[in-house]
Amino acid sequence: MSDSQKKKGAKEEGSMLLRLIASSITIANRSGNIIREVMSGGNLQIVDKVLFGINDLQTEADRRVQKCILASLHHKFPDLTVIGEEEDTFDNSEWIEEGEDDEVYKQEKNFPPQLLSANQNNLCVWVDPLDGTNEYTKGHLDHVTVLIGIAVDGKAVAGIIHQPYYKCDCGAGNVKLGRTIWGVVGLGAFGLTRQSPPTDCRRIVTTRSHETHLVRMAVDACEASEVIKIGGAGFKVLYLIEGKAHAYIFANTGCKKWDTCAPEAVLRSVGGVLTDVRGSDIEYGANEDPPNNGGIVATASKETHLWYIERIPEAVKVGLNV
Ligand SMILES: Nc1ncnc2c1ncn2[C@@H]1O[C@H](COP(=O)(O)O)[C@@H](OP(=O)(O)O)[C@H]1O
Ligand SMILES: [Mg+2]
Ligand SMILES: [Mg+2]
Ligand SMILES: [Mg+2]
Repeated sequence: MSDSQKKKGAKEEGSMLLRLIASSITIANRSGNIIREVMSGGNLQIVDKVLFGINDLQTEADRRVQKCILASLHHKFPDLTVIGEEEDTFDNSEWIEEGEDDEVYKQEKNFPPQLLSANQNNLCVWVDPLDGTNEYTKGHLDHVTVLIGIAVDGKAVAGIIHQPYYKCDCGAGNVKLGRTIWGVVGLGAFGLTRQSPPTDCRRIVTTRSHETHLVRMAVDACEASEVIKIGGAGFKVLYLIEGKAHAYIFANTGCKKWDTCAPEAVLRSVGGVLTDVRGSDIEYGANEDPPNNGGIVATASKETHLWYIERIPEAVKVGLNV
């Protein structure tokens, strides 16, 4: 047996969660290539999913990336529950990505032991192939992320967030497009640096394309010195972790579990919190319904989260039925 075959065999016998994260990072990177290819091809083939809500668009990039992620995960983990935003199709062998990111295995000894023993019976993966579709169609490309969220026993514990249009400075005037962030609760986050927000202001980040009366009421009650309207749950959570905003407030139905599973896991891995507007945890088990009808309140620090929950008016909480 060759060295590479031995290495592959050892990985296949090892922790399913490690293999899943290592595979998902590589799949998310390939997804970023697909998103850039579709955009540069110039034909997004936009479909309005009018049945599900306002500004609920789907492009050829959403569809292709969903195929890539689901086919790749199904190929390696045939018994795993994977729930994606777009249609489910597994007959997409041309989209299978087989690679794994070795950096994940280097962290094995630091992983919480109870997560290393997770298997297909208690794991569930929530996939948003393209978060911020509305913004993608309007040229706000930096808002776009690919989200692969991993839940164990219904809790968001690991997340991969890929930003296809993030500009990485490679030195000597060279810029590389795209970065991938991953995090595991109890281990930490990789691919970005956590920064504290300024202490002399209160910046709230919220929806750009799904604003309603209840969203405005909730944001107003939090006495923001600045309201930042950007697309996607993934992009907004990165604003929190990188200290560009203090809280993410979304008091509306419309978000789904694939929007928040990866962002919540990455946020919790750095000590943050993401809940509904009542402060209740969002459940990500395989039998949960996709919609999150209770809205979102998220902060990068546990200490400030309750302050925002207490400020959301009761009328908003009742309006959302939580
Ligand atoms: N009313 C609504 N109808 C449909 N989708 C909604 C919605 N409100 C929020 N979402 C979805 O939640 C995600 C974050 O929304 P927002 O950018 O408004 O904060 C987006 O994910 P997608 O772009 O993956 O569909 C968006 O479509
Ligand atoms: Mg969508
Ligand atoms: Mg989304
Ligand atoms: Mg999406």
